[in-house]
Amino acid sequence: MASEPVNVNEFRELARQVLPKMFYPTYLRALWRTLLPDAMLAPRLGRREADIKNRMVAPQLKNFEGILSTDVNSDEGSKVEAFVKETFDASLCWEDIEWLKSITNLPILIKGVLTHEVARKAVEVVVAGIVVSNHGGHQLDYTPTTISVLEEEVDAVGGKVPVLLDGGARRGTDVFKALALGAQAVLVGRPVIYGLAANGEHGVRRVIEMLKDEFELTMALCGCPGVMDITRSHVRTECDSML
Ligand SMILES: Cc1cc2nc3c(=O)[nH]c(=O)nc-3n(C[C@H](O)[C@H](O)[C@H](O)COP(=O)(O)O)c2cc1C
Repeated sequence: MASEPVNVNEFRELARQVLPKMFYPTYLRALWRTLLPDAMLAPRLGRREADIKNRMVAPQLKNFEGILSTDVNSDEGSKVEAFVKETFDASLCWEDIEWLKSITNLPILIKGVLTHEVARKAVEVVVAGIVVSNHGGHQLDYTPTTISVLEEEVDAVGGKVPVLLDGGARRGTDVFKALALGAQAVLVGRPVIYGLAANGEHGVRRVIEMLKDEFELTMALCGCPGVMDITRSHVRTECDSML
């Protein structure tokens, strides 16, 4: 019998098993963690020195129970890094979007977009939206701040898909600024984790309430009765002052 090369492809196998079982409220988190962003746009993990120093352990994720274990054989450094080395598939490419579409009806967002070229490509392959993100600045020093490239991405997609933004949004004013520059929504990562660490579920609720209250106050002070009233003229950027 001719021997077939055995290609154990963690990403595809994982997606095949996990995606069909997912329902709407959990899809975003799962996509963040498993599929497009790190796999496609960042096929390797950045050098996260704090993780190395603290010997960070990758959490066991409920979604992957019985499918994937994050246990790795590594005595030193970051176990997250060791886990990523074992499981990330650097061969992922744009063609995989088509394949993803074929195994799920969930909306697919491309996260980690920082250039107009990638934003345009995302529109070309017809995804449900893009997330302008630098992965919270974890991956690589000197990536641009997301707010500074937001307009470039908004212009590049030309209204064809929604543009979301994350990274460094800490106040309702940050959310307001992003919406004024064309984002449809703003996502937060660490603030809710800090709230969780400080006071569990209540802490998370409090963080979201604070952001909402600050955002509403900003809208009122800028004379915006509704979200649709927030416009580009409500903010001034460095580029504006050069004109
Ligand atoms: C503990 C932690 C784990 C993260 N893991 C991932 C990940 O696996 N993939 C990814 O694309 N982004 C990951 N991120 C980045 C977030 O998805 C998000 O882009 C970032 O936290 C947003 O910035 P903010 O924390 O300043 O709000 C992670 C962030 C944190 C804090």
